[in-house]
Amino acid sequence: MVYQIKTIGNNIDQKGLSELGDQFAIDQVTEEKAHAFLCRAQNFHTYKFSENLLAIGRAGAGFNNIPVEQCSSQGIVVFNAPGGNANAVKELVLAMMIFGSRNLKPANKWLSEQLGSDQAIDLAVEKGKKAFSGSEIAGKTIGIIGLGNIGSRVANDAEKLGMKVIGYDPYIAVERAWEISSHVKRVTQLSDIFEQADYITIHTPLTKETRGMYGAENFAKMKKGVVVLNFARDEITDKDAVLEYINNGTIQHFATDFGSEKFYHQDAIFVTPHLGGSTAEASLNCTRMAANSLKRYLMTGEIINSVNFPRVVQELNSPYRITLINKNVPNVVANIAALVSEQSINIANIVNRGQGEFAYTLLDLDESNADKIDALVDQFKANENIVRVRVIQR
Ligand SMILES: NC(=O)c1ccc[n+]([C@@H]2O[C@H](COP(=O)([O-])OP(=O)(O)OC[C@H]3O[C@@H](n4cnc5c(N)ncnc54)[C@H](O)[C@@H]3O)[C@@H](O)[C@H]2O)c1
Ligand SMILES: O=C(O)[C@H](O)COP(=O)(O)O
Repeated sequence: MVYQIKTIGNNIDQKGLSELGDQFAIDQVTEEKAHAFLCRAQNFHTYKFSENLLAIGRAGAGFNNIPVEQCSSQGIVVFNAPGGNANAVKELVLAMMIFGSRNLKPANKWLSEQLGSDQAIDLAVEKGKKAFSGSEIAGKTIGIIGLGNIGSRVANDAEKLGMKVIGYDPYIAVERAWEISSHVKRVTQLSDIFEQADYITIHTPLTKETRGMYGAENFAKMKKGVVVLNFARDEITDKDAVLEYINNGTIQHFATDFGSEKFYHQDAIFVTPHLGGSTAEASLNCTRMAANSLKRYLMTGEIINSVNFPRVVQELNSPYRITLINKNVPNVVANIAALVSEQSINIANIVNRGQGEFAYTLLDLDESNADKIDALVDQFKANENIVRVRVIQR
């Protein structure tokens, strides 16, 4: 079987696709006929997904561009590439902190307005440069909201640069907690970040809680002269609040990865065009990770790095594997077992894991008779609690 992958948008790293191998065809069919999409931050919220679509690989971290609940109910598994671009974002954030502290944007603008001979410019520079004297990050306090793949790296490197680091993450993953330097102080109140930090950076997904987190209520708690960064998601920032707190002298510099006309022509604001994850290394990492997850899912039914289904890894040693995406309701597993038994088929292995409203079931069968497998598949397809059925032959 050849699996049809459709890349959406033009910025998928082509080298990363070589992971897929001979059993995969890239961009040979229309979106309608593709088994899987591979994408970056393109918005899918108005998409109508075809019944042929089994999976979406997001070659990046954030997945708010994908209607995940709709995908779950259509039996589409969504994968992302956790950590694949974290170093890229971390480097840009550290650069932007220093960029802001040293007043480089207004300094560069002022310099480009100095005209004349090099000697004349030199004279003007030595006279005028004191207006742009900055401050150093060493010894200052950085407050990090979200200590995941990016936030944990920012925390560790900021500490190495001599900063005092405080972090807020009520949902921190155990693996990340182990990776973070013991010198990083975890705070349990978000207000501690806004009250104590000289630099504030946020590295969370866009959620109900984080939407508008950079807003007047939290900004009112900040110290004067703070540098604030948002390289996570646009909607975290209330733009009018940023302008208000720049104008009242609280925010010295605001750096963001998300463009808005409101932010142009402001000396205290530096905007990058969503470049956080845009390095050659990150693009390759993320495409490789998403491609590998798609390959594994399509060829073996195993799920790793999915945002809407649990991790399920199980070696296939039987002639047939049936994978089911089913509603996470009582008795489904018993019904599945009963349908298998009706066909006089023996179950070699069954794994069922739920996540929210849906669950994923791997059913390995000690059966080589294709007709019996087909009959069972028909039964599964007719079951109201089962939304997707696939057969994988060893
Ligand atoms: N600018 C870019 O190009 C770029 C690149 C990568 C990621 N991002 C954004 O950054 C986000 C973080 O990326 P990541 O790779 O670190 O993800 P991650 O999943 O590894 O980490 C996110 C962390 O945020 C924490 N969190 C969730 N809700 C929180 C809350 N209300 N308060 C505090 N912490 C909370 C989670 O517990 C987790 O530890 C992504 O979701 C994406 O939106 C942007
Ligand atoms: O969430 C992410 O990984 C970033 O926002 C990067 O998005 P991109 O892959 O479209 O650059």
